[in-house]
Amino acid sequence: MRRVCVIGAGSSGIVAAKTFHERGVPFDCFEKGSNVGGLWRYENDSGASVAYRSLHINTSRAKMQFADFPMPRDYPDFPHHSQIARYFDAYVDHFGLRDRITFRTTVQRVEPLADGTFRVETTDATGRSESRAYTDVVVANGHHWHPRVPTFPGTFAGTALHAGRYRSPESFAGQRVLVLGVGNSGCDIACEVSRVADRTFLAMRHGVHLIPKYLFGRPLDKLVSPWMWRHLPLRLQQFIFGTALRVARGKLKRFHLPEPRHRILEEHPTISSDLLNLIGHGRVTVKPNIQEFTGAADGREVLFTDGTREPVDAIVYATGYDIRVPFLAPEVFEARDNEVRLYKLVVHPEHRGLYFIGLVQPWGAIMPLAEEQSKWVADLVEGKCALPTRDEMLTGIGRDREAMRRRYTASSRHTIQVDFYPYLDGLRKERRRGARETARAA
Ligand SMILES: NC(=O)C1=CN([C@@H]2O[C@H](COP(=O)(O)OP(=O)(O)OC[C@H]3O[C@@H](n4cnc5c(N)ncnc54)[C@H](OP(=O)(O)O)[C@@H]3O)[C@@H](O)[C@H]2O)C=CC1
Ligand SMILES: CCCCCC(C)=O
Repeated sequence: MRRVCVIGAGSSGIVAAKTFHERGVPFDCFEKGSNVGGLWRYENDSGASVAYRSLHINTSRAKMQFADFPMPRDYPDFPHHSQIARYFDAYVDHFGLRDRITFRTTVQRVEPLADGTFRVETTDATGRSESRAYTDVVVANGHHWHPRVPTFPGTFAGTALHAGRYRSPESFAGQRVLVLGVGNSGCDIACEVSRVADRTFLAMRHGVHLIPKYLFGRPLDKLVSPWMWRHLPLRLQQFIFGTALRVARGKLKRFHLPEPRHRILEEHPTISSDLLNLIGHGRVTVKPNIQEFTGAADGREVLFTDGTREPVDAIVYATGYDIRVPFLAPEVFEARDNEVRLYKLVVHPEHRGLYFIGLVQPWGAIMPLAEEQSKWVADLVEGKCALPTRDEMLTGIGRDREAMRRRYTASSRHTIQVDFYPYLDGLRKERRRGARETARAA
């Protein structure tokens, strides 16, 4: 008899739990915090939310919702985090999942045993520990919570925080603020802070193809058709998208932004409709990377790689997140430099029964991908679908990693990158292949 442990009740954990629930597969779901929604629950008492007060998702409503539970029609194209958390609340209530989730319970350790099962140790809110046995474990603990903070020579005497701790701009009013990193957090935070700060600097170690939320009046992810993603050769996609962007937005150097050294679609998208305006208004000043903290200006001077210097009161490191699974021993799973070795970014090739949901970063939203991953994992747990051999999985992992390396710029933010539709299709194909193999063997 199989019994599954789902770890986490964020957007990925709840869709995994829902899939087991509707299939009648026995499972427990443990959530550290007192509610569902993970990152999308502002100030989540799990400590795992890095959402800032003004956060709106940058993938559109239609593309992020679960297939069998549409978002309310009165939601805007790009919902606020509070609306997204409400949607996840409604989802668990609609599918009768709330009672199936054990809240305020932290998974401390998952240990694979010699007989192929797993021992899972938990601690509840009263500090009481328990140990249970499971045939399968589904890890859905999120990958945007452990800050990645770079170091530079010298010491900075001002305020320094990672973007994951940033909530709102008030405390930066009248200050000189430096935001480092030109991902989505860096752009959002620099824009927001610049409205109250004395000066705002946005520093980056390379240029990005800054993409507006709307192109030609349509949310970007609704403009690019699934057919194009699936069937057009990459170079043609790059030509069409790059041309559309140049026409709609103009050249980046016009805004003192460095032109990227890579082609469009070769990086995780940085989406902002505000940044160019705020540079144009003189509210945000673009800088290259930090070189060192010189110690001048009462320990607040920053020397940049182009030789310019600025005294700043605060630095926000919007430098991304490390993938961490603290309840697995490093010999079971470790993401050094964010590299993961999972078949289709889901299945652990060495430990049968150990799965990861939502450990992907798409051009597009994670939720529908987590939904399809959950269906595949449920098929595997139910014995409806066979996996390739260990060696075949390792070969597949190597092949996918190599394709990702060729496609995306070298960065620890591009280790779990997928293209939404091709990845979705790949999961479906794998489910069909595994089901055929199971049927043949029966
Ligand atoms: N509105 C929304 O929906 C939002 C979504 N997000 C999502 O959350 C995830 C995390 O985004 P984010 O927090 O922006 O992190 P990212 O990892 O996406 O971006 C980090 C940025 O910091 C730079 N960086 C990292 N290390 C250094 C360093 N040592 N020196 C200089 N620069 C450095 C990276 O450059 P390099 O590329 O060279 O590594 C990159 O520009 C993404 O999936 C993003 O799309 C985030 C915010 C808002
Ligand atoms: C602040 C980080 C928000 C991350 C939102 C995603 C994962 O799309």
